[in-house]
Amino acid sequence: MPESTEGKVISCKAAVAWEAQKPLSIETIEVAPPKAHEVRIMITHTAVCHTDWYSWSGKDPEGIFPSILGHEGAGIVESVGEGVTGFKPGDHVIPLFVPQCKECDFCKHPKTNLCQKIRIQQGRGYMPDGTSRFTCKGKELKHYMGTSTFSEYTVVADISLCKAKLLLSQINPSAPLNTVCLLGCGISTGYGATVNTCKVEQGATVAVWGLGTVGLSVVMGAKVAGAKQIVGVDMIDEKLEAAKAFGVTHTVNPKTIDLGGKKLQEWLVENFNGGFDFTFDCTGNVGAMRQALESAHKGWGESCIIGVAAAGEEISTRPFQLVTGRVWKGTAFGGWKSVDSVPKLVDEYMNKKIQLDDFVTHRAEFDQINDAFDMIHHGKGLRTVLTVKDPSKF
Ligand SMILES: NC(=O)C1=CN([C@@H]2O[C@H](COP(=O)(O)OP(=O)(O)OC[C@H]3O[C@@H](n4cnc5c(N)ncnc54)[C@H](O)[C@@H]3O)[C@@H](O)[C@H]2O)C=CC1
Ligand SMILES: N[C@@H](CCC(=O)N[C@@H](CSC=O)C(=O)NCC(=O)O)C(=O)O
Ligand SMILES: [Zn+2]
Ligand SMILES: [Zn+2]
Repeated sequence: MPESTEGKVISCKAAVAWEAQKPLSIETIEVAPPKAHEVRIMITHTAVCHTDWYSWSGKDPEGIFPSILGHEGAGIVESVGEGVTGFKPGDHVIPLFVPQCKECDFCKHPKTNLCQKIRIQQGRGYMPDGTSRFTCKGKELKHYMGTSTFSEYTVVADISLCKAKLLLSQINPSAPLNTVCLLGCGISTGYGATVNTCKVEQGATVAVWGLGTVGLSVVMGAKVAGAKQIVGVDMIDEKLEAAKAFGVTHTVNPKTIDLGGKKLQEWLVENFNGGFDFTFDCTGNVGAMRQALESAHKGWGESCIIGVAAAGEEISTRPFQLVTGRVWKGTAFGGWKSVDSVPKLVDEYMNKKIQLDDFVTHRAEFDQINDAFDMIHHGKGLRTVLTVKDPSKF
């Protein structure tokens, strides 16, 4: 039985982002005990989302350095701060970059999941009280997205956490942390965009720009909803090929297809019956966002922006596109009210309504994190799940 660490500073390994575009460095850091309404977690697994790469690239106004990135993780509660009632040491949990306090105007509003209770301090890289729990070599490290999963131990607000266990079954209460970590971001986001944000209907036509994890989760959601046609758009042929197994019915590579001198959106509208009921941008490229909007069907088509564009980028279209009935919208974390919803998504995975396993194209050890960053940047595979701290080893 390991000695209790409750109330003590923990020294552990973390992948520190010292500055933008500099490879992450595995360092020994100190993690202070959780304060009131905070939870300290041993992270067992984390994946790398494109947004981690984006913040690391220096193009994110909220990318602060030095910091500990990571927001698609899962782990086991090590200790809890004063006033925490919902969690206890040993609980299997998923950190949530969108919290749910259940008290703020946003939490009470049925049309949004964007809890604002701790948003300002989260964006500054701090815990809700405006301080950090991380230090390294005498320097303060910033938190990231309220989660910082690229560390063997992290501290999160108790409203930024949910249990990773089945709600309904008594037989197998524990879901595999090395897979449900993915529900911390990409898959929940893409799936939720179809279920919550756009409410894709049976028989709908759908087109998706960007066939990474987020885009393929949109495809998965569109398929679950009973969409009759799902067109996948990506510049990488391997992505287009792999997308067929997720339910894409047609593929388009804008780089190689003969558009006959037309813009991609004009070509799609002409060749796909006037355009689509729903289109989704999962690229972060503002040109693709415009193509997606202008490929939505005149009169009723809805286009949803999911991708995160770099600071300074702006979207544009002719207002006439909206005057003539297209709707432009966006989604954060797929519209899920996080604490209430993510455990239900764990259930949907365990009950095989949604799948996570095929999104894990690579597994690796924590110290290979820079390779995982290279892979997401170069469009290789989908998610790399890193084992951060293996609970079977102690
Ligand atoms: N709104 C939200 O809550 C969330 C947003 N995101 C954002 O969603 C986007 C996708 O994330 P991931 O799936 O993790 O990334 P990813 O890198 O795995 O996938 C992006 C895909 O887009 C393709 N692509 C890039 N430019 C393109 C273009 N002009 N046309 C067609 N395809 C293009 C790439 O080849 C790649 O296959 C990122 O911008 C990420 O920051 C991610 C998670 C949550
Ligand atoms: N900080 C960035 C914006 C980053 C962003 O758009 N984040 C998404 C989630 S992306 C996850 O992988 C989001 O949900 N944002 C909501 C929020 O409140 O941050 C910038 O300023 O450009
Ligand atoms: Zn709230
Ligand atoms: Zn993400």
